[in-house]
Amino acid sequence: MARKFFVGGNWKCNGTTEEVKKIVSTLNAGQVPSQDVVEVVVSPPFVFLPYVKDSLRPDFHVAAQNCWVKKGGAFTGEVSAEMLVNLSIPWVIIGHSERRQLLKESNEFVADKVAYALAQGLKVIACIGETLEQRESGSTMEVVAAQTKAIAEKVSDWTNVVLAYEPVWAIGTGKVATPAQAQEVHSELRKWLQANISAEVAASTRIIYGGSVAGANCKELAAQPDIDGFLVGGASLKPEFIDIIKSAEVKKNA
Ligand SMILES: O=C(CO)COP(=O)(O)O
Repeated sequence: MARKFFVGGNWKCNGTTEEVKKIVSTLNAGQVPSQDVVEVVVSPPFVFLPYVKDSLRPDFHVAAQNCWVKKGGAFTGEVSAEMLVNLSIPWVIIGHSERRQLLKESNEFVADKVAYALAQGLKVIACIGETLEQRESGSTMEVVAAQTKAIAEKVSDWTNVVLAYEPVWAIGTGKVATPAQAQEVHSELRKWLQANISAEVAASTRIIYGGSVAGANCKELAAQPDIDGFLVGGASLKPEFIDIIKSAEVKKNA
């Protein structure tokens, strides 16, 4: 099964009402390849989700940046998967490194969230990635395999999962992984999926890259055979996000 190029925009904890309006109108005016070529999903903070969902062009979709690990109830400050479903929010980002690091979300907790969100009918962008220290000590594959394994132990159907490889040292630093560095991890991850889940899941699961993706570096990254798209932070708030979406053409012409 061909893997459709996927571009996610993670707005993180950014934006005022005015800024969000401006970003949406820039996105709505952008000339991008058709939905057959690229799947575009933007992820504003929870409070802006209904507005963005309702005002965004119909070929782009929205994602929440997190959700609660199980059914809602007495969990102050949390937003449940059921609420996202109720609002027709199709996607959720789970296990972003900022949550793993700052909020101490463990591999198991992230995996429980992924499994619960999928069971409610959400599609999930599941994030994994190593720190600089882990990369320098040579444990990158061990770390990302453990993060993926925790998810694989709780998820049997990978149809609605996009795996986002985001090396922590490349996030928000301007220090992008080289195309070769990213390709190496993506290719190893695909081999891991093949060996530990199935050839079908390995061939069909999209593995996207995140970490300082920009208009200037996206084409070279997109040309790598195992890079199936991007999860973009800072640049997703700017008009250059349109250029990043357009890098899907690289794949089409490959
Ligand atoms: O964390 C990211 C996307 O989820 C990447 O952030 P930057 O693109 O700002 O490095």
